[in-house]
Amino acid sequence: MSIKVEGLTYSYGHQNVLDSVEIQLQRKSFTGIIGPNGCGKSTLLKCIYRVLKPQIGTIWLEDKLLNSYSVKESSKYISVMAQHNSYQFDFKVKDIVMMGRAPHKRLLERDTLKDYQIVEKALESVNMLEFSEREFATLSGGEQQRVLLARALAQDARTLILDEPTNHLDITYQLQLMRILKKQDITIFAAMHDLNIAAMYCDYLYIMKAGRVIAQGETQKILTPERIFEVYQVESQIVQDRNGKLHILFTGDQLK
Ligand SMILES: Nc1ncnc2c1ncn2[C@@H]1O[C@H](COP(=O)(O)OP(=O)(O)OP(=O)(O)O)[C@@H](O)[C@H]1O
Repeated sequence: MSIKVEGLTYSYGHQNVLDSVEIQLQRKSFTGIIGPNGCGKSTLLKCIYRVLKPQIGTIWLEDKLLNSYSVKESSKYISVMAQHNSYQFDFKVKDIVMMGRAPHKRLLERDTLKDYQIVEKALESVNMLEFSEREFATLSGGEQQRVLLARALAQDARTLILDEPTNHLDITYQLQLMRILKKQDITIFAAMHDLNIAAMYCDYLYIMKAGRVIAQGETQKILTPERIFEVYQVESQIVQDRNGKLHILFTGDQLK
C-alpha cells in the first residue's frame, strides 16, 4: 500500500470539511478523486501532502505513519503538483525543475550530473526542453503547468499527488499530460474536475460529496449516470468507445 488514509476528519474553524474519509491507494495505480466544487478534494490532498494537519484520523505512507517521517524524508516518497495559479517565480525553467531534486540533497550540496540528466529527461517528457533557459514567469499558464509537472517528476518519488493537473491546458495538452502520467511507473492520486478525462485515464475513482466518500472502486464499475446525478445533479449517458474507454455525454443542462 502506498498511502492509506483512515477516518480522516478535518475542519476549518467550525466548518467540517472532511468527515471520516478512508482512502487506500494501490501501488502503481492511477486513482482519481472527483466531486463538486468545495466537497473537500484539495483539503484531503493537503492533509496527505502535509500542508494541513488532520484533527482526527491517521495517514500511512509505505506502512509507516506519515507524521513519523520528517517533511524532507516524506518528500522522497510523495511529490506534489498543487493547484496552479500563475506564478511569478524569478527563475529559469531549468532551475524550477531542479528544485524537484532538493529532497535528495544535503544542505548546499551541489547539483550532480545525474541531477542534470533527470531534469533534462523530465523537461523532455513534458515537451518543454527547448524552454529550459526561459524565465518561468514569462511562460503561458499551460506551459507553466507542464514545467511544474516536470519538477514533480524530477523529484523521482513513488507517489505523485496532483490537484487538478489539467487546469489551464488546452485539449491537446490535457490529453498529452494524462498520457505522460499514465506512462509513469508510479502511484498517482489526482483530484480531477473533468469527468471525461477522469473516466478515460483513472483505473480507480473516489467520488466525494460534502466531505464524504460516497463511492469508490474501479472507474468502469462505479462511474454511472445515477452517481453523476447524485453528486452533480446533471443527467448523463455513459458510452464506451472501441478501445473500451468510457465517455460521458451530458444529456441535459437541467439543474434540478
Ligand atoms: N483555508 C481555508 N479556510 C476556510 N475554509 C476553507 C479553506 N480552504 C478551503 N475552505 C473551504 O473548505 C471547503 C472545501 O474546500 P476544498 O478546496 O477542499 O474543496 P475542493 O473539493 O477542492 O473544491 P474545488 O473543486 O472548488 O477546488 C470549501 O467550502 C472551502 O470554502
